[in-house]
Amino acid sequence: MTLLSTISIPRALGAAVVFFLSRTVITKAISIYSTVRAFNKSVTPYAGILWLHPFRSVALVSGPWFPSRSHIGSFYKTFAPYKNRGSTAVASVLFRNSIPTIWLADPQGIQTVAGEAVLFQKDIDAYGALNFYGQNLIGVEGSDWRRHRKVAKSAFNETGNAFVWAETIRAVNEWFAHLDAAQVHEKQPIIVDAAKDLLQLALIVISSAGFGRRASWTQNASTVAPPGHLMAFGPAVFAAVDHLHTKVLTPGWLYTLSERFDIPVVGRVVRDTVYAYEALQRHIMELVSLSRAWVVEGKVASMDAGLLRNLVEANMALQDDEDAPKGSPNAFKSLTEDELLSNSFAFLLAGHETTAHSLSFAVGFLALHPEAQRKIYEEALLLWPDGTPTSASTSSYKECMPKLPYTTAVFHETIRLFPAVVRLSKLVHADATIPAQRFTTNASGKVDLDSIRDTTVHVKTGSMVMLDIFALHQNPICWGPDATEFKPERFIDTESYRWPRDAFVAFSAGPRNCIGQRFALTESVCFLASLVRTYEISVPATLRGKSFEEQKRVMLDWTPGVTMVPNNCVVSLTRR
Ligand code: HEM
Repeated sequence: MTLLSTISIPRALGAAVVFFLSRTVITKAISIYSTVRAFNKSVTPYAGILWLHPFRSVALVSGPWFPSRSHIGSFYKTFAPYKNRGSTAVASVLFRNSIPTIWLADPQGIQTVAGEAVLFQKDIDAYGALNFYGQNLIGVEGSDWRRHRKVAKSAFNETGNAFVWAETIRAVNEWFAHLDAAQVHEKQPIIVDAAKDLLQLALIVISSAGFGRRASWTQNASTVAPPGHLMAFGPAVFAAVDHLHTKVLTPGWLYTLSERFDIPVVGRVVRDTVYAYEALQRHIMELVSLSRAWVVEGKVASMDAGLLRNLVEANMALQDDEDAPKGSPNAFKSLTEDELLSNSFAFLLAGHETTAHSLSFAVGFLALHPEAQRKIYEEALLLWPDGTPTSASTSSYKECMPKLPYTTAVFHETIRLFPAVVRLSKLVHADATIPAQRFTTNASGKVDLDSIRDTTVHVKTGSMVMLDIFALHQNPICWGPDATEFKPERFIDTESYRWPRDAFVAFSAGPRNCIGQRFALTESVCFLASLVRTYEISVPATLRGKSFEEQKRVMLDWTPGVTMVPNNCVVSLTRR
């Protein structure tokens, strides 16, 4: 009798599976163990395994539930893991590929990493899904990024900011008219879902100031598509944004499958997504040609296409260097048609949800903090004694922006506590050192300021560094023991106090910082001052009588998404 005939085939297969699984588990355990052993725990205490890549869609989708709030990698953990381990840098290991990942909530550490664009590069694989029509500024690195940034930089200028101001005033007044029309009695409070209305408002502003297409509150899906188009511009923008998550999360093969077969429900969603993006693409292509014609005809003074016209103009001014050797970085400087299209779309995406969600949290904070609201009101009253301006001709950007310092502080304080982008990942391209701090906590669990000492973290090529914006913004060493509280005054310099610039990175830092930050600030300050000048904001009747903590918990609740998404930012507005 041969050996083979005594062992049945199922048993042999079972043994092979057990052997294969055991080998996989042991290999993985050894590689994770070696990574953890290599950490210098006196500098970067070990904080645990990261079961999900903190920057991929799976982490975003499961964000509210996994990992749990106290665990490293959770979107809600803030400064706690750093405080518990007495360090502004903690180490973890990524399960999938066992690479070391250093989490940073240190101002100097984050400034160093963000400032060294060659040593620490953006993890662009995580942004691949945003390269919709071609490459864009958000999803490229190295010389490609410099090429995109050079052209894009010219698109964001002070003339453009004045245009953003003007378009915000127009959009805000339209919104007020829309709210008043829905009101039965004057002075009766209006209940507003801030997150919903502000997404629409921010889209209107970016459509106009970015693309020169005036969308409005009254323009809805029934608007007729112009000849050669699938939808009118406004509805195309709204549809593309509505289908953004499907667009980002749907794998390529599902698109192909949906084209060939009629898959129930999923097929329709995918087809609607393709249709919306095709509709928007036609508009942007047309706007790019229009902008080019304007520039060629010399209508340079026209502001009517804002960002896009500036982008096209800057791109035309950058001549491709035909004499440069093929393949050299100078061989092709200007952006291709697809890249122009992709960048326009990137501005639209990066520029509307971030601003809308930040403003929703600001409105929530103002409802919870009447004293901050009163200070904005006093500032706006002084500037606009006759009421909110209805046009930028009576209230210009240049004249008004510098006169709204408290409103600006409210916006900064909001995005300190609710930074739209919670964390940023960087890949280490050469061995490097990063500054950090170690400290101890006292009996009441507070950081002992006398115990703080500077230290240096060594990171190796191939590791990952996570810039923990949310945690840095609540680091008590930088922001004080009341770091978790809403206090706009902390953003106002006095003779004896200068607010800690290095510890505020809501717009990131270094050469790769947010190119649209002035755009966002202009729109936000104009919006907040106009809103408070016109309405008194308060918590909705359903929350009155509840404790402040409970009101705060409900109104400022959020879920991780592409940005921080407010869940219940409903407020009551009463005309002043
Ligand atoms: C409150 C509003 C905003 C916040 C909090 C914000 C935040 C950020 C952050 C943190 C980054 C760095 C992202 C990274 O490195 O992966 C970034 C980059 C960027 N932002 Fe913003 N942003 C805001 C508004 C805007 C607006 C209004 C625009 C355009 C109209 C815009 C366009 C961009 C672009 C194009 C980049 C990529 C820059 C580059 O990689 O060179 N953002 N933003």
